[in-house]
Amino acid sequence: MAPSQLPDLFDPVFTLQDLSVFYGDYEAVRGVNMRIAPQEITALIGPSGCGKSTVLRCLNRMNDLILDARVAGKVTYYTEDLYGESVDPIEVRRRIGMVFQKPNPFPKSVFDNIAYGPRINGQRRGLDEIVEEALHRAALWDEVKDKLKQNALALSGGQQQRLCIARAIAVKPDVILMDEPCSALDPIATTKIEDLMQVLSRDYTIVIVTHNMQQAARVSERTAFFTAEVDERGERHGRLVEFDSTARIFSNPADKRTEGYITGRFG
Ligand SMILES: Nc1ncnc2c1ncn2[C@@H]1O[C@H](COP(=O)(O)OP(=O)(O)OP(=O)(O)O)[C@@H](O)[C@H]1O
Repeated sequence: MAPSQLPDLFDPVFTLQDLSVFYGDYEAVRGVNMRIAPQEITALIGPSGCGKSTVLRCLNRMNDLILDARVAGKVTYYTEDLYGESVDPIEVRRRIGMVFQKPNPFPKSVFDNIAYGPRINGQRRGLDEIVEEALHRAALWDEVKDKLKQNALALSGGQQQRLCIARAIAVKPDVILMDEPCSALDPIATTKIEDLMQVLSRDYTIVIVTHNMQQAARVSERTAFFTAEVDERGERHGRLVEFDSTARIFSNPADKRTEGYITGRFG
């Protein structure tokens, strides 16, 4: 999509205002402002340690689970303060699912992996349909329809990752966060996940952290480039340098640091 064809972000799913994240006294990410559009793929790229995963984890309060992590500034989900007192982090993580770098199916059957979330949510009926639909949506049904009772750990790495995507979908999320979902996969499995992401982005908002710039360029509509700035005391802080349409970031970035990174001259 050409830069000018991207819609303006009037109704973002997430609005990050002056977001900083601390681990103890260490400010890992400083002053991030950005808005994330619905039903698009937004990529977070940048050199190692610039805070991409930290920012991603703020979007479904996964950082709450890290001892010592503290978030400052504001994250708004539609119109709601995601860190507001009345917000239930468990419900947040149901609506905003996450897929990790390493496929992490439970050591259970394929069926029970997918049915796990709905069961926890009290669902007892219609599980067969839910499991089948989630597997269809994750482009895995044809490969596993005769293996629903088999242990999920017997699947290939790429199938396991699609199973994890199906597991995320089964609880009917609104957003899927992906933290380097293909880094443990071979090129064929990676292509399948990328194709799947494109299909899923018609129904879900997707935010992906990736080290692979070609992947960001292939799959995303918008790209955020982060870097780590070193302060006067020698401490590194993750900063958002530039956020724009992916077409512009990769063809005509506004900031020299972005250009240096995408042309491989730094990072
Ligand atoms: N649980 C943690 N406790 C303390 N410091 C952390 C923790 N997680 C991340 N950090 C630090 O925060 C900074 C940002 O890390 P983060 O993992 O978010 O960066 P990243 O850009 O995703 O890196 P990579 O591309 O290598 O995965 C780094 O300096 C890292 O060491």
